[in-house]
Amino acid sequence: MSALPKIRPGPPRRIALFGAGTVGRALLERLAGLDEPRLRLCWLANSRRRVGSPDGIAPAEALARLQQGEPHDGSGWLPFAPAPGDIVVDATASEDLAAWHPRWLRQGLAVVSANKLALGGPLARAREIQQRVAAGGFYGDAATVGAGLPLLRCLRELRAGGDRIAGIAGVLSGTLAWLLDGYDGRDAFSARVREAVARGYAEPDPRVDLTGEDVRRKLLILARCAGRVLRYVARLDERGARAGLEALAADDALALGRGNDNRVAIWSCRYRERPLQIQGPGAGAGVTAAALLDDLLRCLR
Ligand SMILES: NC(=O)C1=CN([C@@H]2O[C@H](COP(=O)(O)OP(=O)(O)OC[C@H]3O[C@@H](n4cnc5c(N)ncnc54)[C@H](O)[C@@H]3O)[C@@H](O)[C@H]2O)C=CC1
Ligand SMILES: N[C@@H](CC=O)C(=O)O
Repeated sequence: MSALPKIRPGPPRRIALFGAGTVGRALLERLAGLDEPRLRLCWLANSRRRVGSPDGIAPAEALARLQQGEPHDGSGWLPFAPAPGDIVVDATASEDLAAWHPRWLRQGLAVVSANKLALGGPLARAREIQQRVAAGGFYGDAATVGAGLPLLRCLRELRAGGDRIAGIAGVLSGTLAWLLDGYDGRDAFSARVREAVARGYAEPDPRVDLTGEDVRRKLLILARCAGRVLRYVARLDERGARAGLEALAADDALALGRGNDNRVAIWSCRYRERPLQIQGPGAGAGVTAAALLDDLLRCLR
């Protein structure tokens, strides 16, 4: 999220890496080939085991060391007192760890994430991350959309230059792109899905790709980065009726509701310029039962 700091001489920065699957392993390989003494891997965990050493773990030996590691409870707790400069890398798809991202930032740690659930999950969490970054924290999110393509960076630079993002369209799933590219129906689609998993394109649970959930998360991250909010909007006008996700400007009338609010704008001959607007909780037993009672009482009139 922050612009990358200029690489400058300094003491080693301790790295805690969560996740040793497709992405985590590839990162370890890159670290092993990097010869960069300022990045010192000190902690590695997968969902079952963890291993740590304040003196550092050679990335090339890290997976073997992990096999001998102690049991890991899946949490984002770190065995050392966090110090400024320490970096946590989340290469998992764990919701539990995503919930740790604001906490790590609060502790003064830098966070680098491939996990989309922190910025692409609950709004309060994404907002806290954005606020921590605005206050000087470091949050690397380049891997969350486009696997490192310069998408989020490009949006931020456009906005920093005063531009206003009016729309974004994209093919955002590598898995779906690969599954559909050239598929002629001769092979079982399930075999193709298995191959996408084997190639390391798919999410840990490939249903997240197949249902479009992964794309939804990415769209949410992009929308938040573009200063827009996603709403599922129903529209009825002379062109017909339609309903679907829309990325609205944050000050759009339909974007202003909170929680489970419904928010409806009505244009009419009378309300031509500015629509009549009605807003309030649009679901829940209390309001619904009250509406039923209203109608019952109306029957008595
Ligand atoms: N595969 C890809 O091309 C890309 C993946 N990503 C993201 O990277 C993340 C990882 O993806 P993959 O490596 O493909 O998944 P994977 O399933 O191969 O690896 C996930 C790793 O996380 C570990 N893990 C799960 N919960 C954990 C916890 N609570 N604590 C510690 N470790 C835990 C698992 O044991 C495993 O080692 C996902 O969030 C994915 O969306 C992002 C961009 C591209
Ligand atoms: N499963 C994802 C991986 C990158 O985010 C995809 O297929 O795009």
